[in-house]
Amino acid sequence: MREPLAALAPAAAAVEVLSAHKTYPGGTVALQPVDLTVQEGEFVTLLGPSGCGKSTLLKMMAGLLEPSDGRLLLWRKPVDRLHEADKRMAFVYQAPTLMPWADVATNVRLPLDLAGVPRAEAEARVLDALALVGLKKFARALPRALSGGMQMRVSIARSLVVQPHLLLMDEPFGALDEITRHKLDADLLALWREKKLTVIFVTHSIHEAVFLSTRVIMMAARPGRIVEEVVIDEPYPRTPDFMVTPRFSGYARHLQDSLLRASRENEEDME
Ligand SMILES: Nc1ncnc2c1ncn2[C@@H]1O[C@H](COP(=O)(O)OP(=O)(O)OP(=O)(O)O)[C@@H](O)[C@H]1O
Repeated sequence: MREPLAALAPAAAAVEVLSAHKTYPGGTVALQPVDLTVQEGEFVTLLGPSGCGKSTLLKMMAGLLEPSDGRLLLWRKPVDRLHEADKRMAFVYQAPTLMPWADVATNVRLPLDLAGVPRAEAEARVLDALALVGLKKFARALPRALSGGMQMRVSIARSLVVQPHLLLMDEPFGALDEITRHKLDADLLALWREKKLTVIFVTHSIHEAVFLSTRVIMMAARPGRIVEEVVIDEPYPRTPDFMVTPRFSGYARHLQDSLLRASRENEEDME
């Protein structure tokens, strides 16, 4: 018999990466052994130069990619042994990857259709998810009628419809203009707080990382590894005013220096 989720977690660790490493076929060492624990309710961001293994680490946490060795636990259970229904986890990619021929509601309903959720229940959950991202009025629209930011909201609604506890997001707003990105960042923070989610977020933007995160994990490449962890000790709710404070600048400057160091090591290794 399957245990309910609450019974899985006497402690508060949502994700545990235990000496997990990854060498791709062909020999690229994408990640050296990594240890990382993410507690329930954290908003953790992975930051680092291109190729440092951010996506590889995120996909391993999602169970989408097997580590070459080491272990990945979600709520204290090996990720590959969690039943789909108990995973309560959703992965959001940079591209919204919507079905162009299907309307917004049908796109958002897809994970529920795949899971065999009865139609009436699924439709109610779709409307709830669309309301959370401010798109209830667009349920019958086709993706091509929506802006890039709205399409990304649809993608987020599709991830929320499974009522996840854990959201894994791989540069979700990387392709959007800055104003739209700020708006979606603020909305994501509001969702994270309202739904008490655990979020693990990949970005190339230092400002986005500081604005959103409880903790930033800095990585370096060749081989991919964690080089620093920075706690962003700033209360929530965070408003855009935070971005013009000396505290924000201090965190941003620290991470900028750390990123430059990580990138320089990378370039030296390539020479
Ligand atoms: N399927 C694959 N096969 C072989 N090598 C891969 C594969 N996927 C990624 N790599 C390599 O593994 C390393 C880490 O890649 P990964 O995509 O995890 O880094 P990243 O930090 O997410 O990069 P970016 O910021 O550019 O998206 C890189 O050297 C990459 O070329």
